[in-house]
Amino acid sequence: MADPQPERFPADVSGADEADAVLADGVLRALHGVLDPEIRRPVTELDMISGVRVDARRATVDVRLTIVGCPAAHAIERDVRNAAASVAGVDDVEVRVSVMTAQQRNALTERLRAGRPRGIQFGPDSLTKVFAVTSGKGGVGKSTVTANLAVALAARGLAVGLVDVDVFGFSIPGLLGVEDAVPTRVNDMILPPVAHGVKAISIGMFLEPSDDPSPGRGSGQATGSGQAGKRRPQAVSWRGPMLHRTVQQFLTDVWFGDLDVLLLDLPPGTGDVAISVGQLLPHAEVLVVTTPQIAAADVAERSGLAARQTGQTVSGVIENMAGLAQPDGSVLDLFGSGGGAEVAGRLGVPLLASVPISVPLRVGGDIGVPIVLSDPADPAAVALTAVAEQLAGRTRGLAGKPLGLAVT
Ligand SMILES: Nc1ncnc2c1ncn2[C@@H]1O[C@H](COP(=O)(O)OP(=O)(O)OP(=O)(O)O)[C@@H](O)[C@H]1O
Repeated sequence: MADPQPERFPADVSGADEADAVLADGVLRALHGVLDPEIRRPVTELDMISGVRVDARRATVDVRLTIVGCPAAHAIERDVRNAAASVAGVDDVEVRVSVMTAQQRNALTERLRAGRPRGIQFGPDSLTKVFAVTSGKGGVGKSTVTANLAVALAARGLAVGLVDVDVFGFSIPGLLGVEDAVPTRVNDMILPPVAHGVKAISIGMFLEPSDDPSPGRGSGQATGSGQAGKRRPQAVSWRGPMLHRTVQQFLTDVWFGDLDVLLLDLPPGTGDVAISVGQLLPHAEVLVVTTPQIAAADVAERSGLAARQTGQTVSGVIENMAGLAQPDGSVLDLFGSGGGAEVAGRLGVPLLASVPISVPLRVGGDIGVPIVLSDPADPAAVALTAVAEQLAGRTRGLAGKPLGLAVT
C-alpha cells in the first residue's frame, strides 16, 4: 500500500472580476518560479502561498513562512513581490506574511521526507554519490580541496551537499563565506545554509555566537542564514560517542533533499570521526589528499588503509601544494615532489590531480570564495575543476544498486 500523502494546504486564488481572476492565475504561475532559498523548491510546492487575490489590478499575496523569525523571510518576501509585479496587467502588489501552523509545518516536513522514515539519508540504496575527503596529516589543504570540489560540482548544475565533520578543525563555513550562518530548524529538521550553490553544514554553525558585533568574513552569499555577529573560534573537545552522535545527526536530521553528490570533509588521520563515517556510510568513496613530500606518504597511506578497513573504497589521491610557478618560469618544489604518485601507487589507485601552490587559492579561501569561482583560470583552479569533472562523470549511476525488485 502506498504511504498516505501528507495533507496539502493549497492557495486560495481569486479576482474581483473575470479579468482580475485571470491576473490572479498569472500571479500564481509566476510564483511557481520563486524558490525557497534554503529548501530550493518553489514556494508554491511548499504550501507557502496561502492566497492570491487581485482587486482592480492590485495583487495581494499571502505568504506563510515555515517558522517565526525565518531568516529567509526577507528574501522570500522580495522574490514573491517581484514575481507578482512581473505579471503584465498587475499595477501594485501587497505581500502579507504569516507563519505556518504546527499542522502545516508537520505536513511540510513529512512531504520533504517523501515518506522515508527518519534515518541516514545516504544509505547504500541512495543514488547520491558520497565522497569522503581525508588526509594523513593536518594542514595539507584537505578542506580547501573539498570546498573547491563542492563548488565546482555545483557550478556544473549538480545538487551538492557538504558535511564538515572535521569537528576539531572545522573550516568549511569560512571557506564558503558563511561563517556566521545559523541553520534554520523546522520541527526536527535542520535546513543547511546554501553557499555558492552548495548545501553545507558544519559544527561551526552550531556554536554560540559571541557578542562581538564586527562583521564576519565572507561574501554574505549564504541564503536563509541568520546573521548574529562574528563567531570567535571555540574549541570542541569531545570524546568518541559525542562525535559519533554529531556525525549521525548531520546525516539524519539535516535535510539535504535529493542530492547528486555528498562530500564529507573528514578530520586528518584515522580517529573516531573517520571510523563513524566508515560505519555510517560504508559505501562512501574516499579521496586522499596529500602533499608532494615523500616523508608524508606513510601517514597519508594509513588514512586510505583505515578507510578500507571499514569497507570503503579509496577512489584516488589528490596531491596538493605541488610546485609553485615562479615569475621567471621556473618551478619551486617547496614540499618536494612525487608524494602524490607515491601514495597513489602504494594504494593502487589513480593520482587524480596535482594542485600547485597558489596564492589566489589561499586568498579565495580567506575571503570565502573558492578559487574555482574567483579565479577559474589559475592553474590550481584548473586542476581542481578537472577533478570535479572526473567525479561528476561518476554520479547518478544505477549500476550496482539494488533495484528492490522481487521475483514472484
Ligand atoms: N594549493 C595551495 N596553495 C596555497 N595555499 C594552500 C593550498 N592549499 C591549501 N592552502 C592553504 O593551506 C592552509 C591549510 O589548508 P586547509 O585548512 O584546507 O588544510 P586541511 O588539510 O583541511 O587542514 P586540517 O585538516 O588540519 O583542518 C590554508 O591556509 C589554505 O589556504
